[in-house]
Amino acid sequence: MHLTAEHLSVSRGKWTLTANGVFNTGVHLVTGPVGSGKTTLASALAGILKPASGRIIRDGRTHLTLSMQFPEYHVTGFLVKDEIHSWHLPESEILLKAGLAGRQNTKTLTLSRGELKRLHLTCLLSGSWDVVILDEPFAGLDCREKTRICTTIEERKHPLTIIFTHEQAVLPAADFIWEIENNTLVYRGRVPDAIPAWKGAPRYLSYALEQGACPMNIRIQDAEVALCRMHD
Ligand SMILES: Nc1ncnc2c1ncn2[C@@H]1O[C@H](COP(=O)(O)OP(=O)(O)OP(=O)(O)O)[C@@H](O)[C@H]1O
Repeated sequence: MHLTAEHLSVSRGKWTLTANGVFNTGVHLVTGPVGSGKTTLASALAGILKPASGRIIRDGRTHLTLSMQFPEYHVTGFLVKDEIHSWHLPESEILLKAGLAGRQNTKTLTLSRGELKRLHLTCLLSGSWDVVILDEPFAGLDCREKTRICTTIEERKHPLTIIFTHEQAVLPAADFIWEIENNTLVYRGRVPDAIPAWKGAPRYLSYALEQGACPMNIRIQDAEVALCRMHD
């Protein structure tokens, strides 16, 4: 399973992003500061933004989905139960997983932003997709919910997951790191070798590296374990 950006150039007005690379099976983390082009690239990879040049290559049978940053963009059901049914998913199971038990008759757009995001991600991640592209999946969620999303991603239900985020506290274990730098997608490599090259790494990882520790992955617990091992 792979998704390729071949000599891609995508423009938003006068602003242009370039990307060249192959996203193979696994969990990919693409980071970059606000306005660096994460949504632009996520939309181009998902095929909803036409490139100015280059192309996205994917197997014609690939079952791909994009989770947009703002969950209200995805809403199609008037009530929470309608929304769940629109994904062809079991109502009670999803209500429970999304922490919305008993809220099936609530109007979907009256949920809080966080509740709506929780419902949207629960539905999307419960589906059978070959490729899942998540644009800022942690935005608007509390730590507990971010951790739950990370655990779901780590269960590897979907062969290829690409996460676009500037989250710096709660991250899932990942296989590959990419960064958007100077309007260009840059491949930092496979985890853990990519960690020292990751310019936008969270502070806990930079701290562990400064202390001489070698985290095996990018989660805060990986940094803690690496620091503890130094004293064995
Ligand atoms: N429709 C548009 N027309 C013109 N410029 C746009 C448009 N959409 C985005 N841009 C510009 O393209 C650049 C990249 O925007 P994009 O939304 O991809 O960044 P981002 O990294 O996802 O940001 P954030 O972290 O805030 O979500 C920004 O400079 C933005 O102002």
